[in-house]
Amino acid sequence: MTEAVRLDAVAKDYGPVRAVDGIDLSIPRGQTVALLGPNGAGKSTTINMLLGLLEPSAGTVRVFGDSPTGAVRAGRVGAMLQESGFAANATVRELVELSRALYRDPLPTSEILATADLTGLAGRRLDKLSGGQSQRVRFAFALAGNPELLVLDEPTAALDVESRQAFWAAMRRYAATGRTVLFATHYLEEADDFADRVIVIARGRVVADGSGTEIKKLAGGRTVSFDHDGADPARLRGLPGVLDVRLRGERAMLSCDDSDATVRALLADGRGWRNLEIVGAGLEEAFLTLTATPGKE
Ligand SMILES: Nc1ncnc2c1ncn2[C@@H]1O[C@H](COP(=O)(O)OP(=O)(O)OP(=O)(O)O)[C@@H](O)[C@H]1O
Repeated sequence: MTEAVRLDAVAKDYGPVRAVDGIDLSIPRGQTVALLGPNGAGKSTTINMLLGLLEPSAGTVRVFGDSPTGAVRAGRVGAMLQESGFAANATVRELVELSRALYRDPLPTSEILATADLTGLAGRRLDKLSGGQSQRVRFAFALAGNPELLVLDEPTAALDVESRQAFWAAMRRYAATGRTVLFATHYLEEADDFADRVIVIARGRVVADGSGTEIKKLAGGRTVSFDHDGADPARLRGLPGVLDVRLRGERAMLSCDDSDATVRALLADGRGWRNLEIVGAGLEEAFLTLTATPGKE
């Protein structure tokens, strides 16, 4: 069976800006995948190429073995892009019915409303909805055609915690039916909670790809830093627990997955390391580690 999504050496330039820089990716059917990355990483650009809204500058994109446009036309793909407006004087039910009319084989209205947790709001006008409820209406719109692949670009960006939970509960119900779901997010916790697989992109490249637990381990490392008089980066990189070394003037910064072992080795080394500091790395630091050129700033 062909996979749901396949990208081969995909790149995208906007004039002089290289937004996507050679992505290879294969997503089997039935997986829920998070595209995790900081602002400007290339997530929206990748998603727009997947949906046939943008042409890649190089490489190929296939969706169920077809071109993105072909797969979208066949009704196999549903998308929820970043904020979009609605005609205010329609109700939730009317909008759902309108979106069903676009497809040959749509889901029943009642099922769409139930999946998006909108049954109790079916008669409500669209301009009387909260941010979270509007977002679930966008989700319902994406579901209407009963798509095999659902693509969501930062679906919970402007939502509070409660609305986020309601949204993800709705998404889970859909994923549980064996569909493939791909969503973009800035949040590691969200990626870990709702995806089977987390693909980290930064500067237009895939820098990590694994389960939420694996990615959290990478992001949960620590940085050990200290002042030195002419340290040898290769030697520091060889210390136990060290993943990466950066030198900034007199300051050495070691990204570590076992900072205890690193510090023990530094102390045993007997040199005058000064102003030793150990801090939790956090996701931003992990992105930097994953994308840094070893030994350089
Ligand atoms: N239409 C455009 N013209 C020029 N540059 C663009 C355009 N769209 C995006 N870019 C640039 O391409 C890069 C990737 O942008 P993209 O929107 O894909 O990132 P993103 O990961 O989705 O970011 P965000 O999380 O902020 O939405 C950024 O450097 C961005 O400034």
